[in-house]
Amino acid sequence: MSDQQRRPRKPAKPYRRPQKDPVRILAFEALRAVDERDAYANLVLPPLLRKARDKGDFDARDAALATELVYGTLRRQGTYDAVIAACIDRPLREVDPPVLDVLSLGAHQLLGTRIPTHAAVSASVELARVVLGDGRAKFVNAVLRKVSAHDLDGWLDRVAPSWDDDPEDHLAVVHSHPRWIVSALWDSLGGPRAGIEDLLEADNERPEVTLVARPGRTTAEELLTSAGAGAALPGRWSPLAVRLAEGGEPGAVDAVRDGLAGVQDEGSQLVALALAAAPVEGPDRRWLDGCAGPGGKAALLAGLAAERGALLVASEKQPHRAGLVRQALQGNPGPYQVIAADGTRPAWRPGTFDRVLVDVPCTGLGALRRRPEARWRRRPEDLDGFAPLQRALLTEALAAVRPGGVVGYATCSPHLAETRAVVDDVLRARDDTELLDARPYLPGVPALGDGPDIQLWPHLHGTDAMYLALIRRTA
Ligand SMILES: C[S@@+](CC[C@H](N)C(=O)[O-])C[C@H]1O[C@@H](n2cnc3c(N)ncnc32)[C@H](O)[C@@H]1O
Repeated sequence: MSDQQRRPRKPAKPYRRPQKDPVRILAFEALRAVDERDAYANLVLPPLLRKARDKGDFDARDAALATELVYGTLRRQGTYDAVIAACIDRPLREVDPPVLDVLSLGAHQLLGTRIPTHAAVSASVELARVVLGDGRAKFVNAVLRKVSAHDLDGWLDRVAPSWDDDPEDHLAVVHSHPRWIVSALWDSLGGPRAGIEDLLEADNERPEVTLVARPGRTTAEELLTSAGAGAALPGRWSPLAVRLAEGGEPGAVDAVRDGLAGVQDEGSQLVALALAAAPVEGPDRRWLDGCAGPGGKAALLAGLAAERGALLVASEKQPHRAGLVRQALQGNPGPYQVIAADGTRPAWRPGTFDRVLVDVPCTGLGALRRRPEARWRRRPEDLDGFAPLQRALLTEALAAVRPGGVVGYATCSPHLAETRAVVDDVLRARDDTELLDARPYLPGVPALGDGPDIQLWPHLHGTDAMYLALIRRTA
């Protein structure tokens, strides 16, 4: 008998059931839904959180942590992919997506939160045991131990291309944006390194929740009172805005529940306010919102129109979204109509309106703060899909307004191909329009550039990156 045969066997470790952590399991389920079903995190999370709360083992702190884990992991996916790729010996695309989700969640806890290292690794391994099985949990353990060897800055020094070699690649990895988006945002923003870095970082922050006091239904002062002492602040730029304090729930504000106020980014409020403030020559009785769904700007415009005795027609191509517009406008103090119509085949006679807003479908690159997964889904080719529609909608808006009236062309994207290029192309082909300087109609708002159009920015204004051009029909 050899020594080895005689040596007593090490007793096998007794099997221990994996610990089920409802927060991490929920975060994993949300990430799987985003990946597998192309779901939107902001739509998938609320029902999962509600279900968990209804089961009774989930409190507000758990919900906040689950939300942070999902949003943070999705936003920082580009950085975490680069880190994880440096910790494994095969291409990232060969890692099964559910395994990658557990690794990314672990990387976020290690590099993007204050969760202590041992807790982040062990919680991720336990999650892996529950959702992937013991075999793959060992792989997760090995990879996350490597990830835990450095903090975020240490990893960025190792995995991000140097600024001198390739500034855009550097920014893409450090600030977790696809390179083509870095490039497009920088083209539009212009300026030196500090500006684009601030913008990309602002895209990675959670935006404040902003409410709008709908004119004729309530005021910002009443809304502040309705939100409760200490729970809200006045807006920065819009006289109708109220900002909820961290963690504030719009559904808990009576005025929102009763439809007197709505949730609306200040950038969107400024667009509607500027269009309403631009002078028209002659009567000011008929207003059109040609791309109205789901109705945020239409509800604000309808209230402003009512103050002047004007009528708003809110038109939206998708019937179900026209239904949302109807809900948003219900209770408006003045007259309005909601119709389901294609803005490129107008349901109205040319020259019918005094003011027209076309807030056209776009890539949404100005709202990356709100849609954490959007930056990874969008493709440069999407721009080609929107381009003809954006031009057609602006062309029809200019046909819908009478000479002397004003059109507002708006996008929730700062991409030049969706903003200036569209306006320039459409206006170049005609001699009956003039671009108005939009800046005076956003009083008190700084850093609006050289005009005549305006571009808002998350890092400069705390708003989505809304674009607005105001165009007058001269003949
Ligand atoms: C950026 S959203 C408008 C957001 C809206 N102004 C708000 O503040 O709530 C663009 C809208 O245009 C609609 N749309 C797309 N194609 C259209 C068309 N041909 N005619 C009219 N609306 C269209 C989309 O369904 C979408 O609801």
